[in-house]
Amino acid sequence: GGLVVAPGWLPSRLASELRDDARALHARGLFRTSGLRDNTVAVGGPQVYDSRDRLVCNAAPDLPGNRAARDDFERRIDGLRQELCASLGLRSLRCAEQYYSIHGAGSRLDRHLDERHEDTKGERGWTAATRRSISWLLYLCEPGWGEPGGPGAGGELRAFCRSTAPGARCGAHDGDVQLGWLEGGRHDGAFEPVFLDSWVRAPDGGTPLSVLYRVARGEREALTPPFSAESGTWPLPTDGSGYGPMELESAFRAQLPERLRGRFRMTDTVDERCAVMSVAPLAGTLVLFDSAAVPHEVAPVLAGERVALAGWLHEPQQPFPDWFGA
Ligand SMILES: O=C(O)CCC(=O)C(=O)O
Ligand SMILES: [Fe+2]
Repeated sequence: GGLVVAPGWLPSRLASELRDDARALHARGLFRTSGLRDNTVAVGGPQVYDSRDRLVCNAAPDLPGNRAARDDFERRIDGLRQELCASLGLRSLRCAEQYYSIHGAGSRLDRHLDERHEDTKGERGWTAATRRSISWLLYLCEPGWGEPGGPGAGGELRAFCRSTAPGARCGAHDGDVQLGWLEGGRHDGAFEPVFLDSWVRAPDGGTPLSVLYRVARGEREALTPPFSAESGTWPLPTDGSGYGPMELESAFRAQLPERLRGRFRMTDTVDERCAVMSVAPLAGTLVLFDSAAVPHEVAPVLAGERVALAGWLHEPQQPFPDWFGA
């Protein structure tokens, strides 16, 4: 549930080449206004952006500009991907989306999660081949950012981190994406990840059921009986989509035994038990976190132009079980 922050991860020469590249692409009109990406919100209305939003440019391989600098960076992020594959035992992490962003003075990015459980995404759930697994951010602001008389100020990343029980692994378990947290319990003051398994075979062979569970000593431990949107315990209308995180939180909470309800939070929820980590967007700083477990935002830029390169390592979407649809 935390952040990895590596100041100086990228040599300053390469960071300034990438910053210049982003600015040159912007001067060529290749950026567009963007707020939160579509799949970061459960309920999607038409998205309207204004000057308080950032500008983004997808760093696709055919993007003109300083390809040599981007290739150099690409090799480094791919090296990191390989290390993460090995250390996390995730064989199939892939570098997927990647984009430059420019935040002008006055712009910010509201709090959000980069990835959520498929069953909380409404109609978009279960439709993609891969999902965001690890978010990475590489900051490119000139040295002196945030200092008096410097090139700019503000625009810190603010991440809302929950301390986890020793040995707990957040994000996903057996392909089941984390849905929430359980406070306290086995380890005082810490949170245990709560996962949602949407593929519990119904005894009558009907609609698959779901179970919320935690992992104790490597074994899953069910926190709820099997339920579905058709169960009497599900408090929302059954058409499935269109609910915000808070409605979903109370619906999932209602599945838990009473003694656990007050201790449950959705991953979206931020409260006083989250530690707020603030990271200045200084050139060369790399930040990594689990896409499904860490709500975050960009504080308003107070002066200057905040430049960043960001992206996601994807892992395969959880496959449907063999028996499903057979
Ligand atoms: O620019 C940043 O620091 C954060 C960007 C972000 O959270 C996103 O694109 O999802
Ligand atoms: Fe994000």
